[in-house]
Amino acid sequence: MRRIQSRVNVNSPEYQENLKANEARLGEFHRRQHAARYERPQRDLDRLERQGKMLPRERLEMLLDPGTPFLELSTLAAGEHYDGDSPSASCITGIGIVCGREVLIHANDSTVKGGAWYPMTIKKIVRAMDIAIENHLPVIHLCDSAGGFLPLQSELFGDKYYAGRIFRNQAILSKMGCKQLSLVFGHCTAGGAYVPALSDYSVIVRGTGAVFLGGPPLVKAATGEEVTVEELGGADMHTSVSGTCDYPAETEEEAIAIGREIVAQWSKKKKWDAQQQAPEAPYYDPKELYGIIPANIKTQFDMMEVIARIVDGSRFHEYQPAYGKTLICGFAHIWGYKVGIIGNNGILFNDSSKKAAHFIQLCNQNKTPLVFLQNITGYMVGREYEREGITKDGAKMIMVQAGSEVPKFTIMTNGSYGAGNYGMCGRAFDSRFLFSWPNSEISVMGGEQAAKTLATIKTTQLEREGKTLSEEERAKIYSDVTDDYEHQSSAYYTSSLIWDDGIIDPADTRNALGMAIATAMNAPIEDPRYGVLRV
Ligand SMILES: CC(C)=CC(=O)SCCNC(=O)CCNC(=O)[C@H](O)C(C)(C)COP(=O)(O)OP(=O)(O)OC[C@H]1O[C@@H](n2cnc3c(N)ncnc32)[C@H](O)[C@@H]1OP(=O)(O)O
Repeated sequence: MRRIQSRVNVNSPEYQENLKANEARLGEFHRRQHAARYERPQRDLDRLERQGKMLPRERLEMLLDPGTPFLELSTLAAGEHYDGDSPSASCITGIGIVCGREVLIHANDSTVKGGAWYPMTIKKIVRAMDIAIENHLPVIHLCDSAGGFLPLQSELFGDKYYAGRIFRNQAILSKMGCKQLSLVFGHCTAGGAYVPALSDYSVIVRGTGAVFLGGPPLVKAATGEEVTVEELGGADMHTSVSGTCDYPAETEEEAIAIGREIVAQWSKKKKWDAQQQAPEAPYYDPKELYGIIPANIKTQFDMMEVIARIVDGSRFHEYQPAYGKTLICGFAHIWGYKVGIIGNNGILFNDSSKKAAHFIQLCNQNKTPLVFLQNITGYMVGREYEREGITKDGAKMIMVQAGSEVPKFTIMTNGSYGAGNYGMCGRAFDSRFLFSWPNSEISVMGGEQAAKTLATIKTTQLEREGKTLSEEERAKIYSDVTDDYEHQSSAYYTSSLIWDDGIIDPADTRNALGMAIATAMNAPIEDPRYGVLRV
């Protein structure tokens, strides 16, 4: 494959301006990430210390194989919700290596409300377990949870994707033969109790670990029975009487050591036979992305320059280079894995949509995973394009993309608006992993367009009533809508809602994708089958 010839001039004023803007963005990203991971009120840290419990990240570090990478997911989940009271949605999820096996890890964070599940905590855990199901991964639960966050029960209890889905997913994983291990470090009450109970293996720490449907106060209130924590759900009772847990441990360190011994017994599954070659670092420095990503989201940039800083050796075999040029399609390798890349270089037109549909079919036929690099304002609108069948051609792209059997991966590199989000494998289209860059934005349309649309609707409405929209009213609509859009389309807001699997430093994109692709290779790739195409 030929090396991409970069046209980036690192000394140009434009590059330098972008660099300055992106360094500021990265500063903000790292500040938020650090706060979500480590900053907690002192009294909550003191409470854990008094109880002799480790912090969730200390447990995680001890569990993982030393020196191996951990692909943390949705670190900034819930960051813009609940007044910031649920940092990282009160839990850690991610993919790591334990005893040489790729595992999905879900850890409760009892520094936040005793590890109680906020609605976003549940969304994050369910998503993590969906990842385990899609990619056939075993799961290790680090349990220390008060169960559902009681004040918000109506947002987390009874609906399809609420708390029950965690247990449903555990049952599905078990049915699939994906192993689950629970290490019980703290009190696991009610919902929190079912996680170890539905696991294949469980270890419980004597003294601090406990599992029960209702704790002693609830039992007293419900039946009048007075019972201690140890009698009701402690390590000795569960490992020698009820059989709810398998192994007692004297300390958290011992529980982790027993857990690692258990994982070491699990058979190593053969991975999907991917098209692979020796990995090669990109020829162009991924950090140059900071000078390529525009300071202003509306400024177009060449996605080929991004591809050059993600793929092995910066080598790329472009498909149909002269046709449908607002969409780049082609083959490359990431961490040695062959991938098909689809990246936006402008609006999606009829030709670019048809080219995408065709390319996606080729990748499915060859069982080549697909990477989508989104920077899309949408599909072209207007009489000429409708007559040419833009709606039909966009539908073709969506039909083939949605019907794909190969694993798909999506990166939000800049803007993602309207149906372009869908065609380019947005969240609704089952990317195995979807990551956002800190500068990126997602919304149904741009804020200014939405403001203009709403102002026009209001004007027409008032005209019907023989009235007019004053300049002040128009300005108010404009500023209200653009302010809302600016806030709600930001990567921090959409990641807070878990519309992605996390925000990443652009320079880490290659490694995040490499790990994601390696993870996806745990599951077989089926033969392609699509719905009916309107040709
Ligand atoms: C999903 C399903 C089907 C059902 C459910 O899960 S219902 C949930 C039932 N859960 C409970 O009854 C647990 C009640 N909590 C406790 O027993 C204890 O808080 C504890 C053992 C989990 C932790 O005790 P610890 O001494 O370590 O800490 P506390 O000072 O008691 O609590 C710290 C902090 O967390 C708040 N908290 C605890 N549990 C919940 C909860 N389930 N929902 C909301 N908030 C909870 C507690 O009020 C305290 O808050 P502040 O720091 O703001 O005082």
